[in-house]
Amino acid sequence: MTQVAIVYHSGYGHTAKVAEFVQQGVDAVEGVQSHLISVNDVNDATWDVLAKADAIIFGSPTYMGGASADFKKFADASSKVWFSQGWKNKVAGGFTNSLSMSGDKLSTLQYFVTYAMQHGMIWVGSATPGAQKPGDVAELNRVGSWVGVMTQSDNAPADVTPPASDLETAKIYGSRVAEFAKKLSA
Ligand SMILES: Cc1cc2nc3c(=O)[nH]c(=O)nc-3n(C[C@H](O)[C@H](O)[C@H](O)COP(=O)(O)O)c2cc1C
Repeated sequence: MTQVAIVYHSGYGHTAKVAEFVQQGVDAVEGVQSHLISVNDVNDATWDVLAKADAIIFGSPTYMGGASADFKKFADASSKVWFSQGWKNKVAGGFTNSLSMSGDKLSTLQYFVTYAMQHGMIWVGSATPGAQKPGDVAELNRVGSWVGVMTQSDNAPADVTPPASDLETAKIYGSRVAEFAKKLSA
């Protein structure tokens, strides 16, 4: 069975919610097993899950124009894996959530791409068409991101934001990454 891990950080629950929808998308692909891992729960067992994964999807809120310190701590810890190129040729993807529509989320996704390339991974972007009326909260990919998934949450609890359209965009992306992982691991 193809294995897809989603490893994320979330300080206040919004990115965690997006991660859950990415997982739903992964789970929608037959023959694929998902693993949802918070960077705050990483231990020997989760490093082992990551070692065996066919794909790893990275998620972080955008804090101060980049990935959060907690995510970066995880990334730096993965340098042990880098020494043996343990993630080489795994499929990679990423998502980020923040308060502003832009909020410099692209910096976070571009960091994920660089991070994945350092590990010799194969990056999969989002293929969801951009919103035709970006002001319409119901449209998929309303933030307009193709490098990976960008979602936007208001300054409100995670049970009401980000909106359903962003969560669906994340779910579609989870399926897309899982499909690639499945093809490559066949
Ligand atoms: C330390 C910190 C820095 C932030 N920096 C940004 C930023 O650069 N751009 C932005 O749009 N929002 C920024 N925000 C808002 C968060 O991205 C937003 O609250 C997001 O929902 C947090 O996700 P989380 O609930 O998964 O932690 C920042 C929030 C914090 C706490």
